[in-house]
Amino acid sequence: MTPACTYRPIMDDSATPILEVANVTKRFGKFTAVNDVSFKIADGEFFTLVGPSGSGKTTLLRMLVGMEKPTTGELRLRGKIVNDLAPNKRPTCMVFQSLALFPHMTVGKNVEFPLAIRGERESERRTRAWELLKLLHLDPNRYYDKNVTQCSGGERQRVALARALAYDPDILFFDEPLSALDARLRKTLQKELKDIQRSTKKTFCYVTHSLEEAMVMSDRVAILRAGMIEQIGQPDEIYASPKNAFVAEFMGEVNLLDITASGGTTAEWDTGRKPLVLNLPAPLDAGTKRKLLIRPESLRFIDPGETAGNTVPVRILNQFSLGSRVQYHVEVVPGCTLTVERLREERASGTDTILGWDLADSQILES
Ligand SMILES: Nc1ncnc2c1ncn2[C@@H]1O[C@H](COP(=O)(O)OP(=O)(O)OP(=O)(O)O)[C@@H](O)[C@H]1O
Repeated sequence: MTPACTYRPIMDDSATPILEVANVTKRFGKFTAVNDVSFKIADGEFFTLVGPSGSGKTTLLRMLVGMEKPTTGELRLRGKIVNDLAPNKRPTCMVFQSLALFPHMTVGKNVEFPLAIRGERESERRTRAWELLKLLHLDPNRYYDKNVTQCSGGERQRVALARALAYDPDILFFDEPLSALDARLRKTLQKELKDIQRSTKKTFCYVTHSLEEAMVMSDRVAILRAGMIEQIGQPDEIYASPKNAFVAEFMGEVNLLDITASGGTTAEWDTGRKPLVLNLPAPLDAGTKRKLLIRPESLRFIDPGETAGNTVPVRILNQFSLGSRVQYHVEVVPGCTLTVERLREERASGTDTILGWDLADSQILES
């Protein structure tokens, strides 16, 4: 496998973007699918658009590749406005979930197709197709003459990527290319895709509804909600400092507590039964309603004599093995549960216990 290189191009204000999206809006009749979206992608960056179903990812991607025109706003490729440029006139290429391979052709001929269109000689086409198949971990001796219809879903996905790379585009766009594959293959291909992006230094713009997938591969991630960007940044930044409860919840299993500030650094936690008084990591005006984010791994079982920023008595309802870690579902009051994750050696003892967390491990978020 090609070793991942450490070069990580990240867009900053001083860099010239390969692609710039400036105040782009797309309306279908009265409905606004993409609403005044702006961002820049750096040359060689792995950039991912992520969001729930209907958030506008595909519409945005279709505009980036030229299949839709923005209602307002500008799309600039290397500084040139391309709003009205047809897809086949753009130096970009799209890899679809539905693959769009030619079923009557062999793997080799599918990969060579873009080279044949460009009029390259047969021997050169073959050499390049062999190189690309090797890059995609498809042994050319086995796959070059195989018909694509005889390939598995994962193999076809690799062929589609090899063919897209054969176009040698400036930017490769991906619309949920791995969503039809089983979880294990998806994880393998995610890592391979990242390695390929690093070794080819191509700009990848990827669309997925899975933030986990986005986090694994991307240099930067833009999170969409209802046609607007909620947050944009490096995966670590987003994980450490989600802008609001939507982003935090979208990242997977987190605990989000409904709180009402009492003034200063205390608040009441609305558990649905009796409110519990909590200490906050920062002061809030009395009466302010917020969410308090605590990650499952930041919660711990408190031994007698041990202290923490907050402690609450809980009852353990269930526990699940996650391999080296154990996940607990604990009840604070009936109907109010929290998720806790601890290392196997830090297992809870007994059913009724005390749970706690340090104030620095909690964050106050807007809803
Ligand atoms: N051609 C169209 N005409 C009218 N409405 C459309 C059209 N295309 C998309 N929409 C609407 O725009 C919104 C965004 O759709 P889009 O396909 O971009 O979302 P998405 O985030 O890609 O969703 P998914 O993950 O389900 O594919 C949806 O409410 C959709 O119904």
